[in-house]
Amino acid sequence: MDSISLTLKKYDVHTLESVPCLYGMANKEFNNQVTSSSAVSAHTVASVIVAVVEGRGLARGEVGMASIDLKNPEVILSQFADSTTYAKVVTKLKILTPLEIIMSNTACDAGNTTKLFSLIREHFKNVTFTTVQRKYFNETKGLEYIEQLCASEFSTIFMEVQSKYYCLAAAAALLKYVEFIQNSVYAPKSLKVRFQGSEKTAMIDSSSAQNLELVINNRDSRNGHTLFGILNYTKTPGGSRRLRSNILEPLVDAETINMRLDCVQELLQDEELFFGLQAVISKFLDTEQLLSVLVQIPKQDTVKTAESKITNIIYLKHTLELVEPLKAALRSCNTPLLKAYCNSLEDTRFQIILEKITTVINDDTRYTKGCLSMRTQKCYAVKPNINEFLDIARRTYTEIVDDIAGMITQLAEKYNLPLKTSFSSTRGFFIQMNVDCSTLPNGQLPSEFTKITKMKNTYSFTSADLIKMNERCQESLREIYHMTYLIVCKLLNEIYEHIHCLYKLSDIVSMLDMLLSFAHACTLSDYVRPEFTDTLAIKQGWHPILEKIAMEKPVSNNTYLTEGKNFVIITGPNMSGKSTYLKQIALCQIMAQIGSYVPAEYCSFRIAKQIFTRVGMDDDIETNASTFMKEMKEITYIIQNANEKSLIIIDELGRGTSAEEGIGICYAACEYLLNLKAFTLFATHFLELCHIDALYPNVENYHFEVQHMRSSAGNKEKIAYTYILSKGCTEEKNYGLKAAEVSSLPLSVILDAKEITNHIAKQILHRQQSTPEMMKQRAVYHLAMRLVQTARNSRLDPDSLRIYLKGLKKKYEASCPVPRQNNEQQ
Ligand SMILES: Nc1ncnc2c1ncn2[C@@H]1O[C@H](COP(=O)(O)OP(=O)(O)OP(=O)(O)O)[C@@H](O)[C@H]1O
Repeated sequence: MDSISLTLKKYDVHTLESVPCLYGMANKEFNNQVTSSSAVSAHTVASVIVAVVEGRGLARGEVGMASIDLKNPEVILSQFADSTTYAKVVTKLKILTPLEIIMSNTACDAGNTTKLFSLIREHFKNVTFTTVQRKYFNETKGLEYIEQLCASEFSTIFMEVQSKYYCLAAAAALLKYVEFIQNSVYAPKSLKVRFQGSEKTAMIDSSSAQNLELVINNRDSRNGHTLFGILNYTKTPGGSRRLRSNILEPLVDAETINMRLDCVQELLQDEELFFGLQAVISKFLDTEQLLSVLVQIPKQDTVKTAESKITNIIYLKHTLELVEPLKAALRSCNTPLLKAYCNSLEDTRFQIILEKITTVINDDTRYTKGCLSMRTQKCYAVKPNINEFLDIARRTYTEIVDDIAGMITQLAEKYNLPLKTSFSSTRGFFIQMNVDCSTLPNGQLPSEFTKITKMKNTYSFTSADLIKMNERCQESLREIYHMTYLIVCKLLNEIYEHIHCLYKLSDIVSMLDMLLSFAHACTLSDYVRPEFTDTLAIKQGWHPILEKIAMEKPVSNNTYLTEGKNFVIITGPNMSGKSTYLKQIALCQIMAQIGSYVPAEYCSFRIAKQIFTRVGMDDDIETNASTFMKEMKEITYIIQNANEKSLIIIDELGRGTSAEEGIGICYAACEYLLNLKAFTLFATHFLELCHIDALYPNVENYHFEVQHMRSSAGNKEKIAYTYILSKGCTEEKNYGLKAAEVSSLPLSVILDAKEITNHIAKQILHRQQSTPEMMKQRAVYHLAMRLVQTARNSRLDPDSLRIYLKGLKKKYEASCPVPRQNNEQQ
């Protein structure tokens, strides 16, 4: 691949040592019966390579993507038309968390970069970027590649992608590149290829995913205070990867979600099924990773690749031996999905492969803890009498190992020291002694011992003879691995044609792992099964992450949005719980749409096709955007993309600019969104917005209640937060100052602030009352408000009331664009 501008780095999936995340992870999982945190880290190590290409000329904006996970032999293709902000590309890439992105060199020709190229670079600063010549983005080659490599059971993909030139072009560049850097080729008909349209999943843009802390906590990337963290009780890396991708792209098909929920319900009701399944699932290794190595044929044979293939065959045997126990655990289940999984496991290919393996591999060969015992397993994996030279080499190896043990025993007797034989993958065999050196003659070890290291009271060392014996041991091991490898390769050739049933198995295992994880989360907190209707109704819902952080159940609240009341304005003092409540609703919606139970007493959701949020007000230093510009970008994105199937969460829009302009922006944004049938929750400090309910019958006002208490000294008033949501707009005034009082702001600054606030308020009041124009405007406004009240009381027909009020509003706006001082208007 001559013209690839290479920074050649090899993501070695053939070797065990160089990529600890690949096999090391799996080993650890297996050995330690896997903790959820280890499963988390399984996906945090990036291993996805993505090729991106954009159409040219009239097709600009049409983007094709192809990705492959080095730990999972699945090629995902997608093609879509994107907006000028390329929000879809960025979101998709953020979900994939790539290790490397490949683009055409024409995207950055002679310093002229395309907008897509610049944007991707800007968003993915820590990701390796590689440009390849445009000719490698060749759709014909892409189709050829897919025809050649796609496993027959996924061949319906041809129908889907035949005319999707950009994703095919991206696939061509991707597969050529991956084979090149991996120094291997994919076995024919070995890959799973999938087209991922956006219609089957809900869209959550990357900044919403961040705002909601779905998989990354904004403050601390290590802790589990994310939605992923609270739901992740998975036992396998595949399960944890599946959970993560589901959270970022929830389902939109109620039938599929309900099928998952049926499973969770059955797991919760049948303890035996739950524990039985969990016990089997936790024994699985990273099946996708296993497949990934199995389908790659190294271009060069090295000791490492040989060793890796032997390990793989042991893993494969182990995995297939778990199929029967898994079937047995599922046999008694009743829900359609679990039954379907059980039937899928009836696939005869599992047995065929296992039988073929056991003709060559010893029955008692299995993965064991510790590198020496695993080395022994690999050494004796192949049955005796298959290759007599192998048998001889193994005898030699055993003799050397025995000699080493004997030599160390002799040394122990000679020096009268408690010497032990130890082994590590880096040192080979070495000697260890657990004794304080000061008790030795002269306080020193005998001069025969070299390379001495000390850890607490444990000495590790070797000797010249031991080094030589280690070399002999290595030599015979190399021979053994080489001969075993040849036998294993022959075996693999025989089983390749059946290997695709492993795709099915890895799918089943990861799905069961995720469903078990949901059930596990339910047992720790009182979640409830969601329903799917046209209404968003949550009875006594609470924030699932806050529950985990606070270690006690947060105050719960109700939520109710329907087509006729689809816009909720939430007000309340600082710290009263607005942001928490908004995020809680979005999190509950996502939990429901991935098939999880939800933290509430009862809940019903309208399936959301997109979830948008505008939360927080941090400057984005990376992209050099000010608070205000960031707000504007986010709200523009929502306005451009929201529709009647969206859930929109907006928290404190317009805080990045002056109050008047902020109110103006909020008002205009609300009016725009009010014309959509989306479910919108809008938290604000601009109390002027509360009056919008007079003009739009679909608006409902809610506020967070606070209580006022006198301090023990009796001279200071304190706010007590109830976190209880009630109907109507907040009555609280100057709560910013009250919040400042409880902060550590110096008293003198607070007193100054109070004085200045009073002064400004008086000035505004004076100005408003003094000019005739202002007095007129105020009179019109008061009249409007009174009319609204009268109309409401007399139960006028809502439509004619609305038309009448709109006219009135226009009149009012013409004379006074924005009501200035809320307190006055009230
Ligand atoms: N329902 C609840 N139950 C218990 N504690 C809560 C609840 N809601 C919020 N809190 C606590 O109150 C704190 C402040 O809440 P939150 O940030 O949601 O307030 P806010 O009204 O959005 O404030 P601001 O207007 O200043 O942004 C949270 O960090 C949380 O610890």
